[in-house]
Amino acid sequence: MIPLYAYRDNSCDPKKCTVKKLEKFGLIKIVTTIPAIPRSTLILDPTAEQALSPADRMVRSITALDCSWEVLDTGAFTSFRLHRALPFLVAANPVNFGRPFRLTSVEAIAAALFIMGEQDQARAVLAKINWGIRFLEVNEEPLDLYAAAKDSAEVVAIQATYLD
Ligand SMILES: C[S@@+](CC[C@H](N)C(=O)[O-])C[C@H]1O[C@@H](n2cnc3c(N)ncnc32)[C@H](O)[C@@H]1O
Repeated sequence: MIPLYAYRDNSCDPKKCTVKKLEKFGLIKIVTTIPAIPRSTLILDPTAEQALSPADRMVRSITALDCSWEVLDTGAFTSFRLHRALPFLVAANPVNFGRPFRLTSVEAIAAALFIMGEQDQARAVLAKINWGIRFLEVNEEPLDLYAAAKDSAEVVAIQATYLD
């Protein structure tokens, strides 16, 4: 099991917030200041240069930046060493259904867990959201391929077959 964190700046509507649901079940710790984020964590950053891969599986924790897309400023997190972007996957949430790359925090966390070999934890996290398990269904093929890759270069090569 990999410890999960979400940094929340309250720019998202708390009623629609996916990580708050996980917090209720004790599956994630929400932090509201940048210094409270563990230094060694892997930051889920859509602007990161390196794609997340099974080679990241030894991480100590995963942190989602749970801000609204409009205000997300990944520049505020440059002091963290580990930033990873998720490869091509499509959203299953009702707001962005079918849209590639723009995942909710819970979808992003579940995808990272799945690719790192923590499939049971990924399912447990998604099971707390109404439409959650749908994310695994619509992304079944790419998730299985990414999880079987050796490293980031292989993940990027697999992603290219979907972007063609
Ligand atoms: C911008 S917030 C939006 C939160 C949304 N309102 C919710 O309730 O979940 C989504 C976060 O999930 C992670 N994320 C989403 N898509 C991602 C991707 N393609 N690569 C890496 N991280 C991603 C990032 O941490 C990102 O900041």
